[in-house]
Amino acid sequence: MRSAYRVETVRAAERVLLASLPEGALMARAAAGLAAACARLLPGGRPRRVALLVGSGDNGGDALFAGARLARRGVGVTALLLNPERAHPAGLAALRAAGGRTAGADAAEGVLGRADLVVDGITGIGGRGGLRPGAAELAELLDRAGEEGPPVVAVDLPSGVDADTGEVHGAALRATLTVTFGACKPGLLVDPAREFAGEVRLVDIGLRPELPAEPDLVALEAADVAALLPRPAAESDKYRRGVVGVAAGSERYPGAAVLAVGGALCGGAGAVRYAGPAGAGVLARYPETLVSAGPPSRAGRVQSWVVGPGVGDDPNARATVDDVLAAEVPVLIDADGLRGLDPERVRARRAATVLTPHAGEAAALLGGDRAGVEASRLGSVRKLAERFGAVVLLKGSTTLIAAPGGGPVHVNPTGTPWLATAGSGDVLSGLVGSLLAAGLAPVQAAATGAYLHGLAGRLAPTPATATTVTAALPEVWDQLLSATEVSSEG
Ligand SMILES: NC(=O)C1=CN([C@@H]2O[C@H](COP(=O)(O)OP(=O)(O)OC[C@H]3O[C@@H](n4cnc5c(N)ncnc54)[C@H](OP(=O)(O)O)[C@@H]3O)[C@@H](O)[C@H]2O)[C@@H](O)CC1
Ligand SMILES: [K+]
Repeated sequence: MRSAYRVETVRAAERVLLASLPEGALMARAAAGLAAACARLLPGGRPRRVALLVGSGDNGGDALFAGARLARRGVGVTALLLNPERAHPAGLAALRAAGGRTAGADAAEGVLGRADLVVDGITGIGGRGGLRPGAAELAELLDRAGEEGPPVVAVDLPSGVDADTGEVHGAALRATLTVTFGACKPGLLVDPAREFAGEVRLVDIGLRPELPAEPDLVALEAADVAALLPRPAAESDKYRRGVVGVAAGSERYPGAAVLAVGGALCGGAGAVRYAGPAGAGVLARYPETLVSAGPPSRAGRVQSWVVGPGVGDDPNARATVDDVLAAEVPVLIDADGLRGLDPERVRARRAATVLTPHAGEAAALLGGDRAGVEASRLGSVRKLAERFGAVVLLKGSTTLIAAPGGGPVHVNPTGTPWLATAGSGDVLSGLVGSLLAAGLAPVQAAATGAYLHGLAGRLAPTPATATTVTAALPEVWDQLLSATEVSSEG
């Protein structure tokens, strides 16, 4: 499991560690890891030039000490000092002693134009708000160079992004690689900041033992998901494996029923019941489905319900959602089912509820606009979870999952833009509902479903469609299960 910690937590852990180490030792560890990562990106066989962008805090200090290490290896290093009087004194002395040069920000165009690599040490975890004008100009200069420009290695964080929330207010540096120290920060895993970070590499500076057991953000890895996947036991029957009910589709949108049932058949439940007006289409595609045309409460026993995809917005749809909400089993509500959803109605349920909005649906539930949700994904998903007393899976460029009452937010690491395709969300809702029926806890079901769905999106032939994503799901299971068999044998 990958973990990320907020700045406050990182600073508290750093204080404990700093007290037990000689002065400068922690920064030396950070600079050594940073210099090694930079050296790997430099071309061989000719004089190499590195430009350091140096702010007035310890982030700039890291850049200066790493620059000194590179200069000692024969690299031509020039530090652009944004605020010469306030640059880290010991770092500056180390760079100069190693033969590195310094220049003011007015020399930026020439220095950056000649650089093979740029090291962004303007701000790290001490940065507040969007970059100030001098720093913003450097970001714009590099943005203008675009692909033609040198690679940028961000020190700890790309300067200008919010470490805790992933929000970006104004200009920020766009990095090829971010070398982060001690612990990953939430902003490095959540859009829009994640996009500025490029590849993220964690350098161990000895902080781990001082960090609390519960991170602020977590991302499942393949082994975690494989361990969570429900497997049938020898004595299993369909009820013990779980039966998932799907109340989806309408005369107008019959395809949503087929896709949600398809997802549900690939989520590990022993059987799928379908209740609604699109039964004929569902049976034609998936004859193993148990189909009924009446309300969900008359469909027979289930261990979870999925409601909403393609149910439309007529009064029948509302009645279907209400009928499902009255069930005493976990319920997943998606798409049309989310429209006008009453928070009190959801909060009053005794069994778990999972909501799976995209940014537009989340904005409607919060009474805001879509752009606001996209700019503040972490805050939005937490707010929704509290308001509805439900687990919320916020779909999008980085899918996030939050539970009411706090605890770590999950970020899904397997997403791909190819999943932004019609009907893909219907497949996800069936899949997560099925994992709920199989007995996974709601957050685990949502995080596991998002992970499987993302991998299937990557595995499906390009361009992925909801149908090919569904078809790729069994192979995703195979890959995950066989990888864990190998590792448990080895
Ligand atoms: N602690 C440790 O043990 C270790 C820490 N380490 C390293 O230290 C980093 C944290 O250092 P830090 O606390 O000095 O803050 P930092 O990120 O340099 O920024 C503060 C400076 O930025 C400025 N500034 C603020 N906002 C700005 C903006 N929008 N636009 C422009 N400027 C802005 C602000 O200016 P001021 O407000 O003071 O005028 C101040 O000068 C951390 O990320 C890691 O790299 C590692 O070596 C491992 C050990
Ligand atoms: K930085």
